[in-house]
Amino acid sequence: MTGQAILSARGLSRDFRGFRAVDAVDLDIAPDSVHALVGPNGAGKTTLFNLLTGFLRPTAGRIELNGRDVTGLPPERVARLGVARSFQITSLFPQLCAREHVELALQSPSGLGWRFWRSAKLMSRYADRADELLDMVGLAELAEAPAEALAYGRKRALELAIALALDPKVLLLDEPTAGMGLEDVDRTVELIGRVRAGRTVVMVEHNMSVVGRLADTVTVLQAGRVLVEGPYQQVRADERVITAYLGATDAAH
Ligand SMILES: Nc1ncnc2c1ncn2[C@@H]1O[C@H](COP(=O)(O)OP(=O)(O)OP(=O)(O)O)[C@@H](O)[C@H]1O
Repeated sequence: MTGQAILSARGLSRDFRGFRAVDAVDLDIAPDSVHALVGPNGAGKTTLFNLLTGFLRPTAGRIELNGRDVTGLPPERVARLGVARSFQITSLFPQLCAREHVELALQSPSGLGWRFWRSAKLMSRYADRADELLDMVGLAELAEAPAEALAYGRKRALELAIALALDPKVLLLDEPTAGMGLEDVDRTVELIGRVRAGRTVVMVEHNMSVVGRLADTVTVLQAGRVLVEGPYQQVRADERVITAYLGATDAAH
């Protein structure tokens, strides 16, 4: 199985002062799939995400990217190998416009850690690609808008454009629709449906409708362990999942 996976984990664990937040997780992410990580609050989803992207070092276990051991590599190395995660809004610069954010991401070899400001001439090299990416995420009209003027959903779209600037093979999205109204949720689902072409998407997502519409495979975590894994329809009908997470009402539909 590991041979077929683009990203895989074996026995992955992470302790926080004796508390095991991620507990011997085995995971295989199939290439070109959308793979959702779900589970109740505190299940270990974010910790697992941080482990897979190098933001946290595992206490035990192994992570492979395309069969290569990447366990313990720092985030910028993992990013350079083709694994990018969407940035959180807090990392946007309020006064820089949308295009400048994407230009900065394009000129940074890892996409992480903003480098010093390059000359305007050099940056303009990236303007065309930046505009393409902004167009892809529906921000073409807002390229000149300062980040602080963007509505919440548009900020999240900008984060996605920044992550896409790396042209990652594996794109990790942390709750891409969190805090969004219905219209933005629909827009984001449509957007993820488009950007998944030619790449693998791993997402932590609480909204089961979003998971159902996008995910090929769903892994349910509970108390740091994999509870169930499979296609959405199968997972949502699983008694263990209903008990742990979905709730009887949702399962009845
Ligand atoms: N830096 C940390 N120090 C101590 N405990 C932590 C740390 N990070 C996470 N934890 C604990 O590990 C467990 C898993 O947390 P994690 O954030 O990974 O869960 P989650 O599934 O992402 O939850 P949520 O859906 O609420 O975001 C929780 O009990 C949390 O309190």
